[in-house]
Amino acid sequence: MYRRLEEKIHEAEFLMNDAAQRGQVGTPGALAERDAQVFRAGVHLNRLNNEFEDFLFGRIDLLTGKDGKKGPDGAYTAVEPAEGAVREDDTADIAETLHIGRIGVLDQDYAPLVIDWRAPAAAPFYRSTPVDPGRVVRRRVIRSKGRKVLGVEDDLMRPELTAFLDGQELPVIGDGALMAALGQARSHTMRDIVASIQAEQDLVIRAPAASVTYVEGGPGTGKTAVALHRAAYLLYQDRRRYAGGILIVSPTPLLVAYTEGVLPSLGEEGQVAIRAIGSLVEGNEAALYDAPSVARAKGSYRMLKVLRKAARGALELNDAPTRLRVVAFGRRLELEAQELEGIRRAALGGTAPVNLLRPRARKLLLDALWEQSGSANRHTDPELAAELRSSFDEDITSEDAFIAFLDAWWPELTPAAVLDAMTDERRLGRWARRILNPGEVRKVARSLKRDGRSVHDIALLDELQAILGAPARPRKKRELDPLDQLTGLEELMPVREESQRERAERLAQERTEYAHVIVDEAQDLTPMQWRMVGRRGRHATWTVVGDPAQSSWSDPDEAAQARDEALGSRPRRRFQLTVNYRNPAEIADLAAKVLALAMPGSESPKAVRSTGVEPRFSVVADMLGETVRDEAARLLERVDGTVGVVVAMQRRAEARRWLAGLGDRVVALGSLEAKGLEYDATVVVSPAEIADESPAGLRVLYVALTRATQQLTVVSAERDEPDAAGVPDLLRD
Ligand SMILES: Nc1ncnc2c1ncn2[C@@H]1O[C@H](COP(=O)(O)OP(=O)(O)OP(=O)(O)O)[C@@H](O)[C@H]1O
Repeated sequence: MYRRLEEKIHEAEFLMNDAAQRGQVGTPGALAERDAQVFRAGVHLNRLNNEFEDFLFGRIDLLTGKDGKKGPDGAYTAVEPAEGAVREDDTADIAETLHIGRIGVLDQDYAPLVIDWRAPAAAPFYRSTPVDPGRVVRRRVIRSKGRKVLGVEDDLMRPELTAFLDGQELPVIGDGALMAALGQARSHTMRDIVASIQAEQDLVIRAPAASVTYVEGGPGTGKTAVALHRAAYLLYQDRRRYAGGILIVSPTPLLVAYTEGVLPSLGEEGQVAIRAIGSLVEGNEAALYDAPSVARAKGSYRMLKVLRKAARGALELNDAPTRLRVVAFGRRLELEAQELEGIRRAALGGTAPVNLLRPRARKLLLDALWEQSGSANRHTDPELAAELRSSFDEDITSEDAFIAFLDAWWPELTPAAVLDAMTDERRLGRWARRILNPGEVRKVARSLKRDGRSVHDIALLDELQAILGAPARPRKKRELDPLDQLTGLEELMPVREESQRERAERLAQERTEYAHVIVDEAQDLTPMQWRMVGRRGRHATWTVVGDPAQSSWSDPDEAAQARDEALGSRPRRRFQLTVNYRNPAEIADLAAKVLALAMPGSESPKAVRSTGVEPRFSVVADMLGETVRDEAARLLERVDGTVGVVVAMQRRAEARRWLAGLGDRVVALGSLEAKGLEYDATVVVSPAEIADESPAGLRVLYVALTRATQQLTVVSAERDEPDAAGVPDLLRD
């Protein structure tokens, strides 16, 4: 396979060189062709080079299939073995061996050498289980680095069989791939799971892209991993439709950074936009978190009404003029405050976007002036009357005073300007009367006054954009260069090749709607955020993954309603993931106690492994910071990978100071920032403080307790009321 890959790389390099030479023949046609060729070859080369590491990871040995037919990828299509494939004495011959890799490779005769993991022929690699083995006898996972095989892990799907390959008995090596993968140390970036996707996960990844695929599962069940692999699968299935058209919405920039590398490792570079919920509006990257009570107000549906009022109210700011004076047909005409107010009200009736109502307001102003001028009755002939009217309008609208008045009286509003207007508490109070209570008004106004936007502000900006509408812009005139008119001279200008990343960014910027939207940690979206995400997928198919038990949003019913509105009446296909691949049983059992308090009656996912290491409980002796630092240092010695220290949001900055100098394997996180992330070991600081911080605090604590793959330490302060063994009240039986 590596020999074949080298040939492919040479081919791609040859194409690049050839194209570069062709470029020296300067006809525009040859140049355009060169650009296209360089682009294609570049993508190909980049991809092959990327894939070289750990390229081939799987192998299945199969019995003869039932129908003996081969599919388009050269593999037998039947899932079930043929009659007689297994002999009476439980022996059988292997009829076919398939190798599975990150992308497909064909040999010189176009026969499959390696099958793409997403191809139908690869499905048995993931779907086969000892309960329902199909044709698979042995599934092998190969771990390699470069060209060196590091290890091989076999799973026998038909352990009762003695199978022969070319007359030799099939050997079995290792304890299975899954356990090997789960035991590995974690780094600050997520790894793909292609080599060990489990059957229930595979069903989701390969679900048809129709309408809405809805996935629920507890912490560590692989929801994020499945969402990412599904994006790669959809691209493989229908590249034309999905290339550049998939959006993954992630709760935090930290989770974006953590997951970003997975798609390239699956052979998909630059085709999927992964965005944090606070970065969905172009030009904004929200870094602030609002206090829970502010977030609750800003995220709720109630805000929609406030914004609608604010968008209309903001027209009257900045000393809007209260009188209009013009001269028409040699007469002075004047509209007073009260009349102007009436005209504004009439223009604003209905729900059309405010910026688009300006022409209507202008028309109403002219009507009023016309009426005042008394010219309406001058002619009985309708044609003459119309002519008179149009010259009257022209007279006025070309007058500087009128133009200046209109700009001040009906300014073009931007979302940011309206949010700024909302920083005035009295004004906001007017717009939010009987919608927000006075306490909320004060806090929201104050929070908007800070420098920088919060995550929740972004959904408000997006909503305002919809309420205001894009103002009609005069089209930018292209500067006319007479030389341009000749044959595409611009093609002769040196063009810098666009990198994959630049291409992805450009596509993302140009796009406001997507063909497929994947929402990760969907339980956390507020109603206002659902509206924002919904606008990006009005004609899309969807994959929604989440876990209600981990929701940090305080009003789940309201959010569910918003979600249903965003997804519309599209039918749902529901899936449930049931196995926890992250936490060992010892940690999962402890977290289950909080789950019972947070959502009585809901079930924890089953942990697949146990480490024998019980969670450790530590009580603050003197200084909280010192204890936490000591515990983090202790864990750093015990694990090879990362350590996460999870604290209440208000302690974030402080916690970073506590850990200064311990190195970059350890990080401090606020409870909300821990969403979706994982570490070899975690220190959870003061469960009571995390739980008390917001109305959804117990669910946030549940998230915090389920981040570790190996070890967990819980640090209790006084308010945790630890018992003699240091176990805090919230975590006792
Ligand atoms: N089939 C698998 N093979 C190997 N590792 C897996 C598999 N499925 C999940 N994992 C690993 O388990 C961990 C948890 O997966 P992931 O983060 O996708 O879970 P999640 O359901 O999104 O969790 P949470 O709800 O807590 O955010 C990851 O390290 C992931 O790589």
